[in-house]
Amino acid sequence: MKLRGLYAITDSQLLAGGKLLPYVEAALEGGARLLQYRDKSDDDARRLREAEALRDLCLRHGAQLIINDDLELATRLGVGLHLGQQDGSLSAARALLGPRVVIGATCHGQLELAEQAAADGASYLAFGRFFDSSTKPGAPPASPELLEEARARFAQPLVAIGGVTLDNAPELIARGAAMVAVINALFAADSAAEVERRARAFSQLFEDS
Ligand SMILES: Cc1ncc(COP(=O)(O)OP(=O)(O)O)c(N)n1
Ligand SMILES: Cc1ncsc1CCOP(=O)(O)O
Ligand SMILES: [Mg+2]
Repeated sequence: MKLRGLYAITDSQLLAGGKLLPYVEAALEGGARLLQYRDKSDDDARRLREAEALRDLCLRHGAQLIINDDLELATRLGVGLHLGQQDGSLSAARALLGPRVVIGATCHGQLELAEQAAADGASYLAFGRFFDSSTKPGAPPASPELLEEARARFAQPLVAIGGVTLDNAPELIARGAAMVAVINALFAADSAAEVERRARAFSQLFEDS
């Protein structure tokens, strides 16, 4: 699939209390192309249940589910995987999951990390955080100019993450982001209808560019 558009990422706190499935469905209705299941708990049974439900929702909307951090769960479900620098070997994951599965890699603000990730078989290169992020305030920073350098250097699609909003996303897209990965500005909403509206607005930015 073409990796371009809105990349929605779940958040256990924002989507607690029965919001996970309706809010994700709204994001998919609004056009999200990738959905990352990001759950840092160790409740394996719940994680499996939720990830299966999200995989079904993604299937129905022609989107792709990506599991954060957890190669075993991604392998079990036959879906994509996102790995950070501390999350295990990308090349081992590629060897296990095969050439077609989407595997993303965190590159923070460093082109050297992106070189390595590309060599190890990453499907996309994720840079950021670009702006202040209430979800992950301590994430290493990256400057929007970096996207231009990365775009010139790598064939892989670039994902921009960290404090991305409807206001600052256009700059990231103009500088070379093929996708924007968003948590708070998408899911910190009072209703599923509002999530869908925001997802549509993010998706529209890619139509305009
Ligand atoms: C699309 C995307 N980009 C970056 C990250 C961050 O991954 P990581 O550095 O492993 O941090 P955690 O998300 O695991 O806390 C991501 N998850 N998704
Ligand atoms: C997981 C992650 N990695 C770098 S910033 C970030 C959080 C992104 O969330 P938000 O869109 O709410 O800033
Ligand atoms: Mg991680």
